[in-house]
Amino acid sequence: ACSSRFVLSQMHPMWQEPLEVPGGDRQSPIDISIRKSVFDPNLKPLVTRYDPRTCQQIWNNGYSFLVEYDDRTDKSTLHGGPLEDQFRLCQFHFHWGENNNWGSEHTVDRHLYPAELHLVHWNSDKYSLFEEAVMEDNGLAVIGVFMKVGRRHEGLQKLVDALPAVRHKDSVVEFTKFDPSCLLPQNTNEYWTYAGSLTTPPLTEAVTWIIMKQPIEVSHDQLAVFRSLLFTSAEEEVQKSMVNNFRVQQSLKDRTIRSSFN
Ligand SMILES: C[C@H](CNC(=O)c1ccc(S(N)(=O)=O)cc1)Cn1ccc2ccccc21
Ligand SMILES: [Zn+2]
Repeated sequence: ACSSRFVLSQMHPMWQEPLEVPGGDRQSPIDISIRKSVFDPNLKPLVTRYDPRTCQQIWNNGYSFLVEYDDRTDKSTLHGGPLEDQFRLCQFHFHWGENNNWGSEHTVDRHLYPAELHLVHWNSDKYSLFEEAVMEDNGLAVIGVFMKVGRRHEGLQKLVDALPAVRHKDSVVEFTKFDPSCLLPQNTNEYWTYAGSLTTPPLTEAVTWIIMKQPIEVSHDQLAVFRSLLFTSAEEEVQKSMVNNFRVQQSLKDRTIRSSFN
């Protein structure tokens, strides 16, 4: 999997914005202003082929919880959309708030969602490891899916039921046979795309962002279980609940947001 080889140990609490940022002209997240986005008729439909047998584990890394996939072969892939190459799924994770009024990293015309899902892929046509791709400007592709409060999401529930086992930072639990396509909205042909960065250190400007227009619905109780996770490890005496794990919005600078729809 793409991140378990790195324990982000010497990381300052990520929500104190680091001083220097690599480049700094294509940072994420951003507000997606609908009127500023440009329809691009050449954008293709997204093609995701995810094999649930590559699902391996859930890991609390002290910032979010990651569901990690075996990315040693091209079994779970993404191509199409704005992408020239084929990308390999390595993990997905979420960002959420302390209540249902905020929590997403991206916004649409300043509208905040209570949570946002990120499916992280790296360019396996050009690079041989995630760690290489993360330093290159065409290295990563992240699908962002907004989450709003509504009906219970049956596919998400298997994940929610596993969360108490990874309550503390650095805890890992086996998690298999999960098909992340169940977390995509039924309409994946309508999305925005722009050139951005990781939203946590090292904030490298390696990400082609693909943000779904249609949110998925999850229940209030399912989000409440996300908030029962902890930033802190079992040894630490003061336990801090894992909430508000989103980065502040960054300037669009000289970028164009393209939409796949009119
Ligand atoms: C980046 C990597 C840890 N971070 C991520 O994998 C990651 C993925 C997606 C997002 S988001 N929220 O934008 O979707 C954020 C972070 C570790 N790692 C690998 C190489 C490497 C080099 C220096 C420091 C850490 C390093
Ligand atoms: Zn993320």
